[in-house]
Amino acid sequence: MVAYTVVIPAAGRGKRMGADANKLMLTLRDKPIIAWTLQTFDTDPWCERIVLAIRPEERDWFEEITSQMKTPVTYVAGGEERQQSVHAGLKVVAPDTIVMIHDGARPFVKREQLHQVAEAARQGGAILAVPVKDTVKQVEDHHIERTVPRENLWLAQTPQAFQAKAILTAHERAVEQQVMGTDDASLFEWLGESVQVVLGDYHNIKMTTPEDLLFGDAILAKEELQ
Ligand SMILES: Nc1ccn([C@@H]2O[C@H](COP(=O)(O)OP(=O)(O)OP(=O)(O)O)[C@@H](O)[C@H]2O)c(=O)n1
Ligand SMILES: C[C@](O)(CO)[C@H](O)COP(=O)(O)O
Repeated sequence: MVAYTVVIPAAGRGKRMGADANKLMLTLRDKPIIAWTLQTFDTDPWCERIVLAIRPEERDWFEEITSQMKTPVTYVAGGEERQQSVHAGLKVVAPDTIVMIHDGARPFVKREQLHQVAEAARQGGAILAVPVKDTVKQVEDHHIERTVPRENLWLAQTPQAFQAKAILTAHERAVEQQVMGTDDASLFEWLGESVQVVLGDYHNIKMTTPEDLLFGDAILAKEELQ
């Protein structure tokens, strides 16, 4: 096993959730989504530090949760885009460590998968992903242009883990060249770096739209049964 620091982007506005507040404040079984996510890292002895990118005006709310935790927490101000929030977090991570980047909106990641991704990151980049299950169509103006062969298509998740110095460099180059990616691995790939895929889990959903709250509740109910 390898020790790591986790950067958790948690400064979004949850527009697709339709919430009038940060969707990470919404509760699943009476506990905020972000509290479920933080709990996984706070109870992992290999997690050395949590870097939380938030909107400064929400700091008091987050501190209500993190003040109960034992893992050291560093706050940074998030940006208008997820990439900016992650970049702000990377700037405070020691360069010679393994950094895990994990969406605050993914509360169901399993610890053993965290460890697999951290281990894989010793050789370069590594992400959790799952194979596509549906047929994929490329669509233009509501018409199918083509069916995309899905044998090699995977859905990227988080965590995404890297040598901290290397992924910070990728973010800095992306700022210089005005390159935006929807995940961090895409910036690493853009630099021509290798990224390994670790098989994730279909439970590791990102709480994005209202029905994800139903799926999340069902996942927790199933875990309570185990
Ligand atoms: N400027 C942003 C945007 C997103 N995030 C975080 O990145 C994760 C994944 O982003 P997403 O699910 O897209 O969250 P939102 O941006 O809040 O959602 P939406 O696009 O629907 O507004 C979330 O934990 C979110 O809080 C962030 O830290 N800073
Ligand atoms: C990083 C990510 O979760 C990988 O699937 C996804 O790209 C985040 O996208 P979002 O639109 O910022 O939620």
